[in-house]
Amino acid sequence: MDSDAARLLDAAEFAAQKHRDQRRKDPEATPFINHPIAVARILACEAGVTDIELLQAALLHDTVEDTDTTFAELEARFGGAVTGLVREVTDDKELPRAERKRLQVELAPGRSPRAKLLQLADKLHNLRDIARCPPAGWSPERVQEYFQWAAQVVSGLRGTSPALEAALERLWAERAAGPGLEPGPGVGTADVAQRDSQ
Ligand SMILES: Nc1nc2c(ncn2[C@@H]2O[C@H](COP(=O)(O)OP(=O)(O)O)[C@@H](OP(=O)(O)OP(=O)(O)O)[C@H]2O)c(=O)[nH]1
Ligand SMILES: [Mn+2]
Repeated sequence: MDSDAARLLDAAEFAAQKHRDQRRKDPEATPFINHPIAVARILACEAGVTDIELLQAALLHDTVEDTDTTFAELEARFGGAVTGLVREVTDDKELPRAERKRLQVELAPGRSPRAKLLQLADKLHNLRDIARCPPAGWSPERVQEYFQWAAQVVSGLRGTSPALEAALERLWAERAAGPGLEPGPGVGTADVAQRDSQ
């Protein structure tokens, strides 16, 4: 593959094909491909990333986890560096959910700098999505759990991107300042879950 633009668009087209039948969990059932595109956009536009391999990996980052794509397939089409990055951010779906979540926290500090950037952008987009409109059926407690778990993962990714880390801090601050969100018994998070913070 020749130019940077060609390599990037090849990854975008591949991801769009692979995710073509998937929707996000939000009530509007947004096309799933919006998420990898948004993660790549965050890296390019908010973190100033120009590294095409990393932007390709962002576009491809959920293909193995969430579709029939194999690492061998990625390797053949996009090469070892891009595949290695996707591998670093791919959860083992054979493991129980709680174990996958625990491993993300445990493994975050040891990730490569590029994988850390990708994970920061992934968490930032998912948290923005949840703050804007949580997945259908998620209770306020589940939303809160996701925010708390993401904070633990992000604490292992620090020192990677001042811009993305500041954006995450802003999200947590907005959430803490939201209506009815001060910690305390019986305080719900429904207000902020519905709030459009973007
Ligand atoms: N916020 C949000 N997330 C959605 C939506 N639709 C799908 N997702 C995906 O769901 C995952 C978070 O949901 P969980 O229930 O915590 O995780 P699980 O699917 O892996 O069990 C994220 O996976 P991931 O990108 O692999 O990241 P991670 O959370 O596993 O790190 C996210 O991309 C949506 O509408 N809003
Ligand atoms: Mn993702």
